[in-house]
Parts: sequence; C-alpha cells; structure tokens
Amino acid sequence: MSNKTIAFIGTGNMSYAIIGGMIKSGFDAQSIIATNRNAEKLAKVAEQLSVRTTQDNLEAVAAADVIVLSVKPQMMAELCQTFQDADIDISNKLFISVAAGITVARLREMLGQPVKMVRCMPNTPSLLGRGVSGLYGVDISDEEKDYVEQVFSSTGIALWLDEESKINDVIAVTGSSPAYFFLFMEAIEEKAKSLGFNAEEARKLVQQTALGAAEMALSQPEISIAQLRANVTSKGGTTHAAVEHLKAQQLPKTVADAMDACIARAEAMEKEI
Ligand SMILES: NC(=O)C1=CN([C@@H]2O[C@H](COP(=O)(O)OP(=O)(O)OC[C@H]3O[C@@H](n4cnc5c(N)ncnc54)[C@H](O)[C@@H]3O)[C@@H](O)[C@H]2O)C=CC1
Ligand SMILES: O=C(O)[C@@H]1CCC=N1
Repeated sequence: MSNKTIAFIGTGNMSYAIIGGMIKSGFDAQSIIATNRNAEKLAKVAEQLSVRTTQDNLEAVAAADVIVLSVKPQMMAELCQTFQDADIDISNKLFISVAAGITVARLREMLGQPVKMVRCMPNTPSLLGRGVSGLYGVDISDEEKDYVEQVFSSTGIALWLDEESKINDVIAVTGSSPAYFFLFMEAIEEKAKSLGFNAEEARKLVQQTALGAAEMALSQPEISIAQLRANVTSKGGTTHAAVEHLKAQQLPKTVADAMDACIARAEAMEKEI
C-alpha cells in the first residue's frame, strides 16, 4: 500500500463512502485526513472511520500529497480561492475532484494554476466496496495513476476514460444511477405496503429481491440481463403481464430520457459554475 497522505476536503456522503471503502480494503487510517467545516459531521467521521480529522482545510492541504475536492459543485470556487489566498505551495500536489459539472480547465482556473488533476466520478456503493468510479487524468505520472487506481479499486471498479466528456456519461450510467434503482425499490416497497405488508416486511422483501437480482447478474456474466429477465417470465404468466405493462408505459425509453437529462444537467453546470 502506498505511503502517500490523502486529504478529503468536504467529507460528506460521497467522501465518507470512498474513505469507508478504503479503510475496509486495508488503507492505513492514519494516511487519510478528512475535513468538514461542520464539527458535528466531522466528529461522526472520526468516530466511525478513525481517520485523522480537522476543520482546517489549509492544514489538511499542507499535510497531504493528494487532495480530494469533495464539496458541492456550487461551493468549489469559494473553497479553491482559500487555497489561492493561503501561503501553501500546491504546485506539486495531485488534486482529485469528484464534483459533477466542473471541468479540469475550470478547476485549474479556480486553483489559479495548472495543477496535476484527476476528475473522478464515483458512486456511493463505494462504501461497501461495490462502487464504480470513472477516472480522467491530466498531467499525472504513471506512479500517480497507479496510486489513484489503487484508491478507487479499493472501493470497487475503477475505469480510466480517454475523454473528459465521458465523465458526464459515467454520471448518467453509474454516478446518479443508484438513485434510479432506489426509486424503483421505493415504488415496489410502497405498493407492497398498500397490499398489506407492514413496513418492515415490505422493506425486507424489496431489498432481498434487489440484492438477489443483482447477484444473479453478477454471478452469471455469460447470461445476458435480457435472458435473466426472460427466465422469470413465463409465457402467458404473471411476470409477462407486469413487464408488458412497463413496456407499454415506455419504461426503457423513460430511463434513456432520464439519463440524457442527467448528462444535459452536467453540461449545463459546466457553463454555470
Ligand atoms: N453523493 C453522490 O452520490 C455523489 C456525489 N458526487 C460529488 O461529490 C461532491 C460532494 O457531494 P456529497 O458528498 O453528496 O455532498 P455533501 O453535502 O454530503 O458533502 C459535502 C460536505 O462538504 C462540507 N463543506 C462544504 N463546504 C466546505 C468547506 N469550505 N470546507 C470544508 N467542508 C465543507 C459540507 O458540510 C458537507 O458535509 C459533489 O461535488 C458531487 O457532485 C459525485 C458522485 C456521486
Ligand atoms: O446528483 C449529483 O449531482 C451528484 C453527482 C452524481 C450523484 N450525485
């Protein structure tokens, strides 16, 4: 494992998930610094992940070799300005931004210099080592590329992209998509409750089925997802009735349109921020 020190600036949902995945896979907690300007949130991170914590971003940046920018996109310019204003040499540090909708060029503008930069689009299942991270690097050495890959492989699957615009595609396919699956699960859970299952039963039934379906896909890569669906669907049977209804309601097109909306929003943010 590398001996680099990595600082997460703005440790909220996403960075908590990445750090959790890193710790679970054996990264040394003392090589990880987490910051948050909110003391309560930071105390929770210290207690649950046992990493080094500070409310002082500049202290963390000064101590780290690698800095993960993990605040909301709208907060990024204000944060980066504080690095520019401080008397810290960031020229040789590696920056990783997990923010949606801010390009490398814009991040470098915010930081006031052409720092080494990786854009990463992770997702929250990273917490369980089941994440997916799209990666796009600029001006990084092979050694830095290996380190970044080690970090994000520790939280799941890491995929290097050859064009920055593909980060927006990854947002639609994996960054945002846990929410699509949760929405589907919520809909089944609600309907189960309306059929008379109590809240605990409805939750258990839906989560176990989602897990079972995902594990069937994962454990049988030689069988297409369409075939797995067909295997549940008896001709003239109950599943057929449900699936035909979803198709008549244009579910596949609705999902594709939602993913286009996701990409369009990322592109719009690139102009706004
Ligand atoms: N949540 C998700 O599923 C994903 C989020 N992302 C990206 O990750 C970034 C963070 O998102 P979340 O973790 O969901 O947001 P979040 O709001 O949970 O976390 C951000 C944290 O930063 C803290 N913060 C804000 N300004 C700060 C400052 N100046 N100094 C120190 N701490 C500060 C806030 O208190 C907050 O806890 C965003 O840019 C988002 O685009 C990327 C992929 C997936
Ligand atoms: O909703 C968002 O903007 C962030 C990026 C991907 C997931 N959450």
